[in-house]
Amino acid sequence: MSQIETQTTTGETEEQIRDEWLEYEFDGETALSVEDLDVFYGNDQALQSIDMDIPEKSVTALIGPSGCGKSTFLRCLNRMNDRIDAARVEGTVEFAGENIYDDDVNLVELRKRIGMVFQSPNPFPKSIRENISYGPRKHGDIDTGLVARLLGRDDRDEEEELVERCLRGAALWDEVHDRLDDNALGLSGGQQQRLCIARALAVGPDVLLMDEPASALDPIATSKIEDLVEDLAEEYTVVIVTHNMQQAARISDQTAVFLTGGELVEYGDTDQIFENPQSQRVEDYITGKFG
Ligand SMILES: Nc1ncnc2c1ncn2[C@@H]1O[C@H](COP(=O)(O)OP(=O)(O)OP(=O)(O)O)[C@@H](O)[C@H]1O
Repeated sequence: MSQIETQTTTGETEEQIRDEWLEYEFDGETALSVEDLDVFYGNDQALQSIDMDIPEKSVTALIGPSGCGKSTFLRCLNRMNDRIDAARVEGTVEFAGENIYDDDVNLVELRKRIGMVFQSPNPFPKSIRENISYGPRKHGDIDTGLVARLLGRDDRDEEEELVERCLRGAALWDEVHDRLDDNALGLSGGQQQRLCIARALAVGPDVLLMDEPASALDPIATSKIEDLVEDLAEEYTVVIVTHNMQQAARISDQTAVFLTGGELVEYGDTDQIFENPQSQRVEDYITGKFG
């Protein structure tokens, strides 16, 4: 578990908030470094001066009341907000030594390395196998087509290996290995969501962004996703938005608390945030006084 040693912020203005950040350190490397990030939708500001280093190979939970900017922040981490016309992003997000907002960043490559899983499972209406192999085929990493075969390049073995590895990685293999050619839409909601996670793994990401991945699922399916998220963090950096504070407390290593107005109010070790929050507003939020 990453150990974030200190964190605080209670000030009312952006400047005060920044000034009150204490030095903090965690074990291990930084996967994503966010600096002075502002986001606007038209004239409305959705995020204000966010600074945040996200440690690699751990689970970072983003919590806060509805509309505080959690999803907006998550989308900033792989430039999904580029798809929203009204959205304007200022500041930097450093990943692998580069600012992902630089003009020359290849968005396809970026989103291969920083994948996303959405709230509602959205598998392609194709077979389970094709859901996994679609991305790598599109990127030209595997080719099992007729021309490839005629040219002596037939990646069917690689495809089989990839499908099994990703389904195992998403804790779904045991449930579906004997029906890989069945349509993915025939799976349960929880299975579909794990398939979407497997699909995200298939292109070889370093980071997985998850926007309330269990909110549409029943308690048993939710518990499987939670176990999976914890396992994934052994190999991947996971950033997860959740409305469910118990879920954040159960599965995350560090927690970022956003509050209304798009402010990051507290960020630190999950146990500390839940047991000993530094700011009154965060304590009020996590004890259910508002939100
Ligand atoms: N596409 C958009 N166009 C305009 N405003 C938007 C858009 N998406 C989000 N917003 C606004 O930005 C603010 C932050 O929204 P966001 O969805 O990031 O919050 P959230 O914390 O994820 O909320 P929730 O928990 O309800 O999903 C809100 O005021 C929202 O209305």
